[in-house]
Amino acid sequence: MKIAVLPGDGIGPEVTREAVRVIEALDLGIAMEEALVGGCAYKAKGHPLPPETLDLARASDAILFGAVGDPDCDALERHLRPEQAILGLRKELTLFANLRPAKVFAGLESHSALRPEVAGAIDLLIVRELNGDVYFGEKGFRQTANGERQGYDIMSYSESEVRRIAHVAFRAAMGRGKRLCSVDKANVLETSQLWRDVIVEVAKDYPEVELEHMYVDNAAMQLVRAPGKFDVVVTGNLFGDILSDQASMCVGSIGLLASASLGERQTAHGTFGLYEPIHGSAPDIAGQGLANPMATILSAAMLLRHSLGLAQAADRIEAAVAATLADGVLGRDLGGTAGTAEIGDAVLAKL
Ligand SMILES: NC(=O)c1ccc[n+]([C@@H]2O[C@H](COP(=O)([O-])OP(=O)(O)OC[C@H]3O[C@@H](n4cnc5c(N)ncnc54)[C@H](O)[C@@H]3O)[C@@H](O)[C@H]2O)c1
Ligand SMILES: CC(C)[C@H](C(=O)O)[C@@H](O)C(=O)O
Ligand SMILES: [Mg+2]
Repeated sequence: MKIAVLPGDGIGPEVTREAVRVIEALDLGIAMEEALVGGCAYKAKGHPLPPETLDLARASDAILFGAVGDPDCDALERHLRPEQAILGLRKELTLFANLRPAKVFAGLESHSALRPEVAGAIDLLIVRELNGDVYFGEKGFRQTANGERQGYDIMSYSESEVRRIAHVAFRAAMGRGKRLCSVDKANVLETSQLWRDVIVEVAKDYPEVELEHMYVDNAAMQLVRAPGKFDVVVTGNLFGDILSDQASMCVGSIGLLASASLGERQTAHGTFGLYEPIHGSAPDIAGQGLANPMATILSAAMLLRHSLGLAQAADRIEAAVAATLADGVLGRDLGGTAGTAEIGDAVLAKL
């Protein structure tokens, strides 16, 4: 069993270090190999996703990813920017299904941005499509007839792209509360109308799942009004990106939300996938030991469960995280004082 470890930029290496320590402590006989990705890879090798990094990812059973993004690189041509590394990995490896669970931890209800009784009911899963949408359409700059500069990004989804993520979402709903909310903007966008039509077609294969459609603006509102009403949410790449950051604050902090990005490739141990916190490289706190590593530690647990068939080890990590939080070991993002390594130490002690 081999994991490619791609720490990336900013707080990426800080939070990844803690997740690696947790995996090592479980002594599962997993080999881990690190490679450069993002702005640091651009600076060292001239490209945010060097071929050797992609080769290592392909040759591994799973990828543990920190975060990419570096303000120094924001003026580079788009194809050289750090963010292209994560987009490239998702696309090149056909990791089209991004699972972003959001659940309130016992004892943390009062740390949510919502009222405790509202937050306490949150237990949802966002299934975000990851290989299509406006992210990967034709884009560029052009000049209009009157000589103005214009930026454009084409939004599109093909039926096969919607169908495959729909099946992932319906299967996930079958394994949970059997309720699925498909989020779109079909009142305005043709891309969303096709999305909705295909979701309705796929629903016929899952008669036990109660399906609801919701416009994304309403979904953003309902996520704050009554987040406990959601079970599984399926949506496109852009809406899923935005709603998952919002869901993180309903839970309490962006430093708590993990994710798995999966495709269809099976290895000898499970489903090949990439695992990362939903947050970014947080340049504002990088290098200070202030980042909350829980999202990355929880991503490591998802990795063990989905890609390596090690469900018991994953349960142990999740229980240790829950116990650590219940003890009140909280980072600054949650109003506490614990630093990155201190939080990692506390999780190790609870394993
Ligand atoms: N998958 C990824 O690698 C990924 C995801 C999101 C953003 N980014 C990139 O990261 C860079 C910064 O983006 P941003 O500031 O919009 O988003 P961000 O998620 O990096 O940070 C947003 C805010 O949340 C805080 N934060 C994030 N993670 C935290 C953690 N673990 N513990 C405590 N606080 C945390 C940050 O300090 C910041 O105030 C950009 O270059 C962006 O493109 C990368
Ligand atoms: C960095 C960026 C490309 C990425 C995305 O938009 O998918 C990030 O925001 C995320 O949520 O993983
Ligand atoms: Mg995001």
